[in-house]
Amino acid sequence: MSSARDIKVPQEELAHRVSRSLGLSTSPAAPITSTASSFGFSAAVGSTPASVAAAARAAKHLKPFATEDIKILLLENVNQTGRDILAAQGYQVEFLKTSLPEDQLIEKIRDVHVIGIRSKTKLTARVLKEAKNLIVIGCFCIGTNQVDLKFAADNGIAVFNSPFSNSRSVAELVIAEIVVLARQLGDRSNEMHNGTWNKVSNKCWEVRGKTLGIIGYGHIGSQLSVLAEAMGMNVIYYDVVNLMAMGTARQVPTLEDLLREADFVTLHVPELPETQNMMGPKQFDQMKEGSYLINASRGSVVDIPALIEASRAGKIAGAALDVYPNEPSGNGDYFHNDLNTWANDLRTLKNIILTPHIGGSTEEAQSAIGIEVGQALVKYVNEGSTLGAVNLPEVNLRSLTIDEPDHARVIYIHQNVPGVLRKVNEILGDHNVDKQMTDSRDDVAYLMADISNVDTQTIKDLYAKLESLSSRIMTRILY
Ligand SMILES: NC(=O)c1ccc[n+]([C@@H]2O[C@H](COP(=O)([O-])OP(=O)(O)OC[C@H]3O[C@@H](n4cnc5c(N)ncnc54)[C@H](O)[C@@H]3O)[C@@H](O)[C@H]2O)c1
Ligand SMILES: O=C(O)CC[C@@H](O)C(=O)O
Repeated sequence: MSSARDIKVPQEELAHRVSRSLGLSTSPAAPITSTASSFGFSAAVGSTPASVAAAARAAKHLKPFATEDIKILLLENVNQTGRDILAAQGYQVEFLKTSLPEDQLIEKIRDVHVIGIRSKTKLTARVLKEAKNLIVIGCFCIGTNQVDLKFAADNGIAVFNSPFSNSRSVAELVIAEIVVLARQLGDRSNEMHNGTWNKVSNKCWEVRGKTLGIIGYGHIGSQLSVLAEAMGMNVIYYDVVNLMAMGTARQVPTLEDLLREADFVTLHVPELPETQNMMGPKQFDQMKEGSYLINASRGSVVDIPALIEASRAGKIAGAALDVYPNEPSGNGDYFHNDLNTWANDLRTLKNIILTPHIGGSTEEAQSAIGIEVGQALVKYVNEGSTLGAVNLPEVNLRSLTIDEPDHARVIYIHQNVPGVLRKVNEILGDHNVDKQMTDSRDDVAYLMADISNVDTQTIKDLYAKLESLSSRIMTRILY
């Protein structure tokens, strides 16, 4: 993909690709420990309980050769916990509170090895093409739809996220919204703020005994199911996968079945071609008269002009939206028709809760996400572990130990074509390969091998030979 990954760039580039242990076990600035217990021992060739225990006692922490060479760009106000973890490694961390317009993003991404984003930053193929040094992307959120995952994988760029650290926060927000909508609290509160007393019970309801229809019964949907039943609601759900019901919830066979039965409909599906506008005019038509819609998934899932129409026609009695097809890049930005042509119409509707994509925005969730993704990035940069990666095969080896000073870890990301392993092992063949693991996912394979008795010159030679193979996507050597 990039000249920076070519064989012709030995010196400075090698400093990024070749990493070495600085004996982190003695470094106070290294809070991330790669204890053997966190590794997939079953994957490591020749591991026995005894060797595992020994490794756990004396794990050597790999560390990039010159940590100040590792440049990280964190956008969208990534939590302090994540920033601290990365800064403690000695990486150069640049932190911005907002996302960036594409031209500025392209300018910045050219230089960095790691980028951390949330839901707003679009890492398209166009942007990633410019990311000459990028090895890993951290999505400090659940959704990864904002990243071209295939392009990233095809270019050896790993992507990590935090699959469920904010699920509870979203579920709690939705519970709150169900009550707020049922009691028209948004409107009453606005009226009071405008100085108007309007004490009404007309079309205000208890939620007890009402039916909640959950579309997408994954981490968030199933958590919500439990909370809703605790409030006395009946829960039905629709999912493309056959899933175990929590409590007394019931899976229904079609979306239409759900829409015809539910008093409250809530969406918890990922952004996919199949979920684009999955709530359109036809689906609003199928909803019960006077029912409610909640969307805290992705803005592309609801056809908003159709929602406006359904609301004006009185078909739905209210809605809560947390996500939108186009969202402002930072706090203080306007949300109006320049961004989404229907924004002004949406704002005039009765009983509609509009929130600025805050489903996962709690102290608890953001702090947990910062730690989870921060640690995954460190383990990838320092040790090559892809455990938890969303676009590469998951490969891991137990840590090297302090008794293995002349060892190196070879990471070779390559096209998944026949014959590559033979060639790689010919290159590694003069060395003792202590352990090796390889796995593939679609067109990309990831090989990790720990070899012994190597010095710096040998590592440079190995690096050059691996880079010269036609199957190579990216080579990294850590020691
Ligand atoms: N508002 C926020 O701040 C916020 C926070 C977290 C997550 N999210 C969004 O919520 C989405 C769901 O999160 P999750 O953690 O529950 O995801 P998940 O992957 O655990 O669950 C998603 C579920 O949707 C189902 N699904 C996929 N396509 C479907 C379809 N066409 N019809 C019906 N079901 C379908 C899947 O089978 C799965 O069970 C995320 O993808 C993210 O976009 C938003
Ligand atoms: O914090 C964010 O920007 C995204 C939150 C949410 O949509 C997610 O995908 O986790």
